[in-house]
Amino acid sequence: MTDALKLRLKNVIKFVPDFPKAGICFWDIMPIFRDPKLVTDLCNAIAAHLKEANPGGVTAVAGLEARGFLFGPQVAVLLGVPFIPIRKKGKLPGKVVEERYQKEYGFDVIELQEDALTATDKVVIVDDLLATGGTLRAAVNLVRKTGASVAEAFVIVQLNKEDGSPLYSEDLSDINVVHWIN
Ligand SMILES: O=P(O)(O)OC[C@H]1O[C@H](OP(=O)(O)OP(=O)(O)O)[C@H](O)[C@@H]1O
Ligand SMILES: Nc1ncnc2[nH]cnc12
Repeated sequence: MTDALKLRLKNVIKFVPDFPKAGICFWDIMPIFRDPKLVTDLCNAIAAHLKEANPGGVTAVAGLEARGFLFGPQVAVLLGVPFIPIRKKGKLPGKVVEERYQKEYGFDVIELQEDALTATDKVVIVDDLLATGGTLRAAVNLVRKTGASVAEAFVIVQLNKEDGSPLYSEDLSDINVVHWIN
């Protein structure tokens, strides 16, 4: 990740106070996806990082609905590995594993198709943003329920407190969490 790319990303992210409810400052990353060159450069940089940081190789990219779906598939294609969707409850057919979790602004349940991963898989989980860590914690638990291992959790943005420490309160010490912007 170059400083120039970081700056280009930061320049287009919008901050929306009191959305979706009072007291939350919402980081709107959608404008990134209005700029095809920026998306290309971002996906190439993520794929290059994942290759370098995981020399043993990753065998799958698991992306979180909805915003992990915006760049996860491109990264998986660049790595030449499958993209595995992790979706909100009730959206995936067939046998699924599920996890309930708390988010910055409510509860949710996420699911993964049971036959999507096996015990030999080394998975990178991707999402746009890490806030309380509830979603990421649940996603890691979900991937591990299939027997697969988590090589890395990659998020574009990590929310920090005013003192610069991470906002997340979940214990993520068993995961290699990588973020590029805070
Ligand atoms: O660290 P946490 O507190 O768990 O929050 C982070 C999650 O919240 C957002 O998704 P959201 O659940 O709002 O769903 P969306 O992507 O469908 O909008 C974001 O894209 C992360 O997945
Ligand atoms: N503050 C925030 N901005 C954008 N997405 C989020 N997901 C959870 N918290 C968020």
